[in-house]
Amino acid sequence: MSYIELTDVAKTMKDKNVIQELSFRIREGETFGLLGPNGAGKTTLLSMMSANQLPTSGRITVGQYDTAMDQKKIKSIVGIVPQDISLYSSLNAYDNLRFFASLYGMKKRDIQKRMEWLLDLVQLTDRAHEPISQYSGGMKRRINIAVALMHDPHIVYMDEPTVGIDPQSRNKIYELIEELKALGKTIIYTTHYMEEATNLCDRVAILDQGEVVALNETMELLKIVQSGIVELTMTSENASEMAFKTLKQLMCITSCQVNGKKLTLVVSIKVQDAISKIMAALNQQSLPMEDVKIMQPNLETVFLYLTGKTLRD
Ligand SMILES: Nc1ncnc2c1ncn2[C@@H]1O[C@H](COP(=O)(O)OP(=O)(O)OP(=O)(O)O)[C@@H](O)[C@H]1O
Repeated sequence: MSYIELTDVAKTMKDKNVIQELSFRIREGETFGLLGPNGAGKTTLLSMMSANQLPTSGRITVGQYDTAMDQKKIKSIVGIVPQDISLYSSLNAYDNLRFFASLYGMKKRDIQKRMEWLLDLVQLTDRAHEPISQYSGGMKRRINIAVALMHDPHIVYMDEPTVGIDPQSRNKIYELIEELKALGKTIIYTTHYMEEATNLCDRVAILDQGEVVALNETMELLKIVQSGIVELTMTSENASEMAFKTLKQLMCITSCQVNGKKLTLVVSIKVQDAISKIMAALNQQSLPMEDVKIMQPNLETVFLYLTGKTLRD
């Protein structure tokens, strides 16, 4: 069952096509990853999916609500964990949670119960009386998440919630996401960390320059690069053109891309065996090579293969 539906959605900002026309659906209860480098359009998509911005064209529905017409309803079922910390630093965690709960018109008795449950979830009960200004970056992020969950939303948008924090807090965030999944929440998670997308998400949309370049179950995406990728650097562009013609004939190579002196090869057999065959073929043609790099199949290599770029510069 589709829960969030984007149909032909495009967004232009200051004459720039930030989101190209795209359509996809997110299922109820799934953890859906938006993976892409800086500037790919992840935050803009979340902002439109939470009805904070409208698309320039196309339609977005969240639950049964249309973002162009039912902003209030959408805000009541969505919890947003923004990329930047949005807390009152002179107030403690309780006062921050109370304040944001009041914006949702929650009852006093419900607020107390919910706060206790959430502080336990984010593992900060023992620090909840201290002002936020005394918290580490990771602790602030965890309270930021608790704030987004105060009104018990069905859907949780998390915009790069682990950027720039210590590994301990990062692990605590992963643990709390597992708890939210177990509660059946629908989670949309943006990241440019491919390990996170692989470990946390049921399905992933890979975004680049406002376009979905691939969307599938995480394990299916990994199959795109089969056993792995071999990247060869030849001594000249001429040599790489010649190598391209030679190597694309090899049975063990399912795809071959050439970019200047570099060749990117997707191989279908064990990478080491493929390299032996590649070397033999290049030697036979006396084609000189400068460097060879092996890349394991992961979402980083899928992204590299699909876009010719790395996720992080
Ligand atoms: N208000 C704005 N006016 C003009 N361009 C904008 C505006 N907001 C965002 N953009 C541009 O839209 C593109 C997508 O930005 P967005 O923040 O959605 O990307 P992102 O994938 O979330 O990146 P990051 O990981 O850095 O947050 C970028 O090129 C950005 O410069």
